[in-house]
Amino acid sequence: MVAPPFLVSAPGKTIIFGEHAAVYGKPAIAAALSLRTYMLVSNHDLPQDVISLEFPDVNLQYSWPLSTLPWSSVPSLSSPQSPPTELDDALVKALDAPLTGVTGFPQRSAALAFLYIYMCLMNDKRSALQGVTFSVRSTLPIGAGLGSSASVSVCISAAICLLSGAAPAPPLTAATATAAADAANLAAIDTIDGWAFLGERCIHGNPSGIDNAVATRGGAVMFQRMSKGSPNVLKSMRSFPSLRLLLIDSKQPRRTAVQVANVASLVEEYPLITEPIMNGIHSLTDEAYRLLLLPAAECDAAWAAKLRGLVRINHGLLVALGVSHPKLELIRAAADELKIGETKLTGAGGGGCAITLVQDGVTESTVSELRSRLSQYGFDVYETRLGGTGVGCLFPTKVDKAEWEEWEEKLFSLHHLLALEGREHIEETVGVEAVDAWAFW
Ligand SMILES: Nc1ncnc2c1ncn2[C@@H]1O[C@H](COP(=O)(O)OP(=O)(O)OP(=O)(O)O)[C@@H](O)[C@H]1O
Ligand SMILES: C[C@@](O)(CCO)CC(=O)[O-]
Repeated sequence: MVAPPFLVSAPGKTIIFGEHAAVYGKPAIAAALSLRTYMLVSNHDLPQDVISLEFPDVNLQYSWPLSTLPWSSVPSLSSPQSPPTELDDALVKALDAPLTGVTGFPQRSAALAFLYIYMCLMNDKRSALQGVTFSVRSTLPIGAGLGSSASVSVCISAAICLLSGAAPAPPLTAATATAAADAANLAAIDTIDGWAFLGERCIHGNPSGIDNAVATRGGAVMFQRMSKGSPNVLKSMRSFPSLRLLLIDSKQPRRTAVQVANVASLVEEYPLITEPIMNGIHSLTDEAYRLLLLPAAECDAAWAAKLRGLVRINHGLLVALGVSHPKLELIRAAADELKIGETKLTGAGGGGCAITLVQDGVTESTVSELRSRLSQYGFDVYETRLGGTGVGCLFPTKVDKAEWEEWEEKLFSLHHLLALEGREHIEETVGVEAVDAWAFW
């Protein structure tokens, strides 16, 4: 068990191929982004029997006396290291009472994910850990297709796994890792991923698991959810080619849960029509996976053109599933007109982000032209790096003693974290790139 204060962090993701079909057992390919969520676990001026959430990105600030939580409804766990894959309906229902005062979907779903994981893992350790605040700051846009919910779920899971002892902290450096520590680390990754999946279930109902898989492991992954009883297919793509990618945020809000439910209705109404669409997405993802694994020497112009073609087909099939949006089509049309490359929506669609796989020879001035055309609609265009680090943690013990006071104020102070303004400030202060004491599982 680890005591507060400490920080955890997990990245967002972009799905390159296969969203929505992933929910129907088809493969999908996703990569971690450099945009991330940070969670501070701290003891700050709280009565001993209270836990508290400070999630200012979604305007949620809430506390619960531990004695008011429905502990008798917590299901018994066969092992905290191997979470179930289904939510326990009785616990979800029992959590209605402590959540009555939390209104609004973003607030309620995030609080449900937190309480569910907290109660399952802390059930027999309640007295050991009290008066703790969990605060979240994220540099990810929320509900934009970039896996904000998965990065929050992975942070909640990692923090509570550390607090409860369900997962050990990662080895301090690669040099100190032994074979046994490596095995424990791989098991910890699966445990954190498994509990984060239940958090995702609380937030968006029927997730495939790809978002939490990539937010936990970082890099790029090929993921396929298998039917009950069979383990999911998860392949880390270690030598992911460096693709020039634009990420364009339409700023059109939408909820993943709603988009996934809309596709489910279509699948139910038109099984004979939607099945070939899902199979088409399956085949194009298989082909993209084959292309993405080719040695660098074979990644020539023809290879890049094939990948772009698959991006175009994937978007077309997602349009057929009804998950595009006029703003996403506007982005695609502008990128097509400027011959920048091929564009598809990413994530759940219905708004949120699109990605453009840029073709060779496109100049900075053409990208600037796209930026200025889209800025009139309020859209943001980022040139992005894929395949960053996965879930990590930062402990005060890893900080140089001489610097401790300054670091305590800067890194482990709730008030300081809550006062940070804007993405850059968060990254500069606590970011995984700015502070080299971060350790990753
Ligand atoms: N910074 C945050 N603080 C607290 N809760 C958050 C935060 N970011 C996301 N969430 C939770 O995740 C929900 C958004 O999840 P949703 O699945 O709709 O979007 P997404 O994860 O950004 O997109 P996608 O699933 O398509 O990648 C919010 O309603 C909220 O419950
Ligand atoms: C739309 C979807 O395929 C991706 C959301 O990022 C849902 C999921 O796989 O959980």
